[in-house]
Formats: sequence, C-alpha cells, structure tokens
Amino acid sequence: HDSNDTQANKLTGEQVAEHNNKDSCWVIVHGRAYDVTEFLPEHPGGSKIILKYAGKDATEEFEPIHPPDTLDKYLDKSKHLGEVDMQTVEQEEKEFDPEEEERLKRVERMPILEQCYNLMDFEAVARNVMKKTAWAYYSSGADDEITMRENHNAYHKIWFRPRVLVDVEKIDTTTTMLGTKVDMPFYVTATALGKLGNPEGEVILTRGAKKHNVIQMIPTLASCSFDEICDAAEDGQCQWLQLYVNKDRAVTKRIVEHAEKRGCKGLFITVDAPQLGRREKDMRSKFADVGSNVQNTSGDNVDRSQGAARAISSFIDPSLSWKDIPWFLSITKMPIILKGVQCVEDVIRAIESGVHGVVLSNHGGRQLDFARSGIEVLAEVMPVLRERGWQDRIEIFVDGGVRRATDIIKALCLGAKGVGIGRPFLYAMSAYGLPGVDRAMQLLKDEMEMNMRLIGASKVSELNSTLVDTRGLSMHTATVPHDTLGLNVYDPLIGPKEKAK
Ligand SMILES: Cc1cc2c(cc1C)[n+](S(=O)(=O)[O-])c1c(=O)[nH]c(=O)nc-1n2C[C@H](O)[C@H](O)[C@H](O)COP(=O)(O)O
Repeated sequence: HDSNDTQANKLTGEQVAEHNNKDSCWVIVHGRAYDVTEFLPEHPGGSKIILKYAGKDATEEFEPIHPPDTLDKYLDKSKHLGEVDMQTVEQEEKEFDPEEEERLKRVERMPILEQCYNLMDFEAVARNVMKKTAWAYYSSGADDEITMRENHNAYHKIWFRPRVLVDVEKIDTTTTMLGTKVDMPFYVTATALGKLGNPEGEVILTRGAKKHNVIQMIPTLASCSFDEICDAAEDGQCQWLQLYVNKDRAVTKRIVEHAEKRGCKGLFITVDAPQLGRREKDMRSKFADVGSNVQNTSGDNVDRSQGAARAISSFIDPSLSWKDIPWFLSITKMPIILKGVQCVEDVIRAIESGVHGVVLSNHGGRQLDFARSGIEVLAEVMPVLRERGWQDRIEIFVDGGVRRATDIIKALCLGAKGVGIGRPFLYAMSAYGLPGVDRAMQLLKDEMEMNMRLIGASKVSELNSTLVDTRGLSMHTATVPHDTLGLNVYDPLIGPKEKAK
C-alpha cells in the first residue's frame, strides 16, 4: 500500500472526471492522467474516440493500438499530470453485450491446441474466438477481397513434377536470408496491431521465431514498442524492420538509425501502401466498437470512413518514389528490400537502383484489389532475370496466402529465397498464444520435411523450376465467395466435451 503522503500526491478519479469535455479533456492511461485537450484535433484517430473516454480510464481502448511509449514520445511533458489513485476511479459498468457473451462461450468450448493440424485450423478457431474488431482487422482485405483469396488460390494452380528414387533419408530445410542462416525458408512478416489479437502483442511472435530459428520482421505499426520487441529477442536472434516512410524524413532517419543500432539485419521499405487500402470489415467493426455516433463526423478532422487502418497511418508519405532510394542507401548499412513490388519492370528498376532485394507482395490483399498474387509475379520475374543473368543479383521473397509447406516449396522452386507468412501466425497467437505460434511453426516444419521427401529433394538448393508445372498459373478463374478451405475445415462450435446433438 502506498504511504499516505504519496497517496495524497496522487490525483483522484473525481478530479480527473471533472475534465470530461472538449474544452478540458483529461484521460487516464496505465494509471497516469494526461491533459489531451490541445491534442484532440491532432489525434489521427479523430477526437471523438478520445472524448468517449474524457475524464475516465482509457487504458483498455488505448492499449492495442498504441505502443506503450507513445505518450512519452508524442505528448508534451507539461501535459503529463502524474499518477492517479486508481482506487478512487469509478470503473465503467460494462454494458451487457450479447455478442461478447456468445464469444466467451465459444472460447470456453474452443478446440484444444492439439486439434489444430494445419494453418487453416488456426484461422477457423480464431474466427470464432477473437474479438470482432480484432478478427475484422486481421482478416480483412481491400474492396471485394478478390486478391486476398487469389493469393491462396494461386498456389492451387501450381502442380508438382516429383522425382523418384532420390535418396531423401536426410532432409535439410535450412537456408539463408540476407546472409542469416535460418532453419526454415519462411519469416514472420510485418503485421500491425498485434495486441488486438493478444494482450502481449508482437513479443509472442518474437519468442516463437526464436524457438524455430526463423526471422521476425518488426512492423512500424506494432502495438508493442520497437524496443520491447528487440528486447524480447534473445542474443543472436535475427530481426528485420518493416518501414512505413514518414512524410517527416527526420523521423524516418531516426527510426532507421535506431533499428540499425539495435541490430536489425534488414530494412524492408513498404512500397505498396502510399495510402492504406479500404478494408470494409475493419471499417464496419471499428465503428460498431466506438458507438455509431462517430459516423456523423461532425467536427472530426479525420475521414473516419476509412476505419482504424487509415487513422493510424496518416503519417505515411505518398510522395515516396525511386528518387528517394539513394538517400536510404546513404543513411544505413542494413540491406534494403522493397516490400510490395508487383511486376517485373519494378524488379529490374529495383536492381538498377542498388537495393538488395524485393518482396513480391500485394500486402495480403489489403491494398489494391485485383493485384496479382506474389507467386504469379514470381513466375513472371524469374525467367526475365535469368535471361539477363540477373537471377542472383538480389534476393527475392514472396508473401501472401502461404498456408502449407507445399506453398513454400512451390515458391522456392520458382526462385524465391523465402516466403513471408502473416495471418496464420496472428490467428495462432490470438487463439492460443505462444503455444499456438510454436505449434503452427512446427506443423510447417513437419509438412516441409514430408513434402520435400515426396517431391524428391533433400535440401532447399535442390528445389528448382523443373519440379513444378505452372501452366495454369495466369488463369484467373472466378474466385469462390469464400475460401472454402477455411470455412469447412472445422466445426469449432462442438468442443471435445459436447457431441453434435
Ligand atoms: C494480415 C495483415 C497484414 C499486414 C498488416 C496487418 C495485417 C493484420 N499491416 S497493415 O496493418 O499496415 O495492413 C502491415 C504493415 O503494417 N506493414 C506492411 O508492410 N505489411 C502489412 N501487412 C501485410 C503483410 O506484411 C503481408 O504482406 C501479408 O500479411 C501476407 O499475406 P498473409 O497474411 O496471407 O500471409
């Protein structure tokens, strides 16, 4: 218990509650009070969401969206009002939410982890147990989500030409990425707002990546602070930085230099998001979450019709262009990779610009709908590079829709150095925490070993384009309205105890 005098120095809940409007707005975050009155019009998420918590404890809403050092970094010290005696703060009566009640019942009956046999199982479970806003943010794609489904669908258009009577007693799945030796040819790609799915956030992915000796790409828009994620890594663990370039280049320079100082081994500049895509599931759920009155955006200076994603990304510089590449090459020694390249012309341009790699990606279908899948672009790129003798000039990664080790093998056969995986690890983390991420990575490892054995390759360097038939790859059939693999794989509503009635 605090002694009386320190208690006396603390603000009381009543004192904070007096400042509950736009003329004087105080909020409590992590037991400390802040005067955000002047900040209201600058808040990227609009003023309404803050005013909803004016005079109250905003921690629960604040936590998943903002790294813990946000207020220290961006709110002038004079606005930090000090500690609050939380015993005097009236805890908000949680209004009854039938949907939340239903969700909590599904959590109780969710399948045990051992019943997840592949990455799609995690998606099926997460869909039923995650909070609506979190599921909406993670699962949404842009517009009609055609590209999001095509990403996974494209792998179904590639077939294997396995070789037999190859000695495959020993299988070696290791490879190197940007000079770092890894146990598997996949990395954990950058995905924002990890605490939407799990209160611990991205540090769970750090620990999973360590356990399986794969690389984690740290997102600019992580819920955890960059330093928290670096601190969660163990000695020798390799991490990369994913960078959204800020209109204020001094901010970007500081972030890049700090990442290099912290030991990041690659700078992945995201180039497919000069503006974040329109993700309608996210937009719908976000509004439901903060109460519909925010829809009439009277007085808000932010276009809230774009959901949370837009709100947290207004700093991104849409003027970024090839002329900026020399500056990036001048401010860091880290290898520079362009993440989100989508045609062979830009791969050639990237090589000529002096960067060290590209990720062929459409941002998981969250940006331009009808962009082609990374794997289809890879099949376009490699023959052109081989013609020029440039196939080894840079490292080429792909991401988007990778759900099986056979997807990874197809990408490597077509010349990728490795693949990025996003949503499956988010779903595993959200449904089962670190054990979920651990199991997801182990499942991929087991699948990789079996499938390499069956295709007739004992190590990654033996995977080549003669092992695949890609003739069907550029045919874009009408996409099914849902990714049936995810929907039918599981009935999470019937848990181990309850049998189907
Ligand atoms: C699923 C997801 C992906 C995001 C992502 C957030 C989520 C929830 N976010 S986003 O908020 O801006 O859209 C990022 C991001 O911060 N930066 C980035 O470069 N890619 C971002 N991506 C794209 C990601 O790096 C991969 O390109 C994509 O996830 C690969 O597809 P799969 O999810 O199907 O593996």
